[in-house]
Amino acid sequence: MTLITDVRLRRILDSRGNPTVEADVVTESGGFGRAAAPSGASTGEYEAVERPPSEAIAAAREDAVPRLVGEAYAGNQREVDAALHAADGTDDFSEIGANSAVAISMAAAKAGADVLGAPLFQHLGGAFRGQNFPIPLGNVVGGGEHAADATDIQEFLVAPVGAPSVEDAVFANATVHSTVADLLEERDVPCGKGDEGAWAPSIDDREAFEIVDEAVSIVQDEVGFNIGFGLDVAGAELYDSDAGTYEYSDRSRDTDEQIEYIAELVREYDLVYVEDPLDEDDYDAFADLTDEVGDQTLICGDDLFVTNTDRLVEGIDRGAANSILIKPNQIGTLTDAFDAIELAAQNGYDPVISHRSGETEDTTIAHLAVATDAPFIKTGAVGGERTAKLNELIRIADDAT
Ligand SMILES: C=C(OP(=O)(O)O)C(=O)O
Ligand SMILES: [Mg+2]
Repeated sequence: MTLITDVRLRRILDSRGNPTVEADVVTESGGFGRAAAPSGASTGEYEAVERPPSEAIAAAREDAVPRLVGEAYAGNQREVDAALHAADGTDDFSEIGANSAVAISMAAAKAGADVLGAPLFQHLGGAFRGQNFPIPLGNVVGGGEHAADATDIQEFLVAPVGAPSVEDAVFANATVHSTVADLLEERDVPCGKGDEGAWAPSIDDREAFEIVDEAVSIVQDEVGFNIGFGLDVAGAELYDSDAGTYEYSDRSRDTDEQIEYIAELVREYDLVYVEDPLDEDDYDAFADLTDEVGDQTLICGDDLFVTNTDRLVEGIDRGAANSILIKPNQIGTLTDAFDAIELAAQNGYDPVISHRSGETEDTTIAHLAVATDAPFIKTGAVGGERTAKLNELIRIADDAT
């Protein structure tokens, strides 16, 4: 029933107005799945390769589609993803493009779920999933590679850890986002939004901490549950490898100073989550920071691990971080993403499922988070391509997908 009978690929727009790959997968019994690849801006050096969409589509049509149509079963995700790897023949999807690979992989999963008549999270995670929901990390202020003339730290994230439901959590994040706008207006700070819908004011990080901290405490009092605060430092983007320093607008920090700075921020703001505080090659520095504050907060590797089990094994061996960001397009297939999540969970690393700064209306990551019992999902706070995932979480909780 789930034998793949057709795979169609096309270019569609992403949220930045760039082209990206969309895939449709059809099965013998009429099952249908459609999915689209997201795209990063602050990409890790070790990510699978995203090819220009028209090239990725042409290569996938030539090499991957013949290995899927009439050959692979959409209900067997490992078989589909193995066919994608075999078609590509490299270890970084540089032939068919990780963008074609991930779109096909996710579309096949949806087609498999369609045939079964099951929600995607249940097809991926089994009958016992759907009771636990991830806490959404909402990006409310940002800069770095996601906005010009804004903060050095890429993302100031809200984490409604005490929310009684995913719906309450999603609305709390949106309320903090709008409260931040009120506080910026009171301070006469004009601003637009960055790529993920976070406010992108021309202020320094210190002022951003003050504002987000204030917004969080205002909303916390309003809603009556605990709201935490986190960061994606995107350390690799700040790091000057020649000088061995992290370059902020107002000063440089060497690696020891960077570790101390982040540890102080964790203590001062009681941060519940810190992503990529250090450079993507510096496992030792990640390990030192984890030693210092890993019992108080999540130290999450994004560019450090790039959803790659080999890099995660190295991190586990060296005690670097205690959490891994999971972005399916960093590694190219759902199977690879699942393997990274499983390895993480077996070793006490919390998996955090994530969007990219360039997104589409695709909702696969919402289902992936529920399917894998991930404690957090990072998928913005506002903006249609972000709310697509957040609203899908609300629908899953309402048994309405
Ligand atoms: C979502 C992120 O940004 P990008 O997609 O640009 O890598 C991130 O760095 O976590
Ligand atoms: Mg990141």
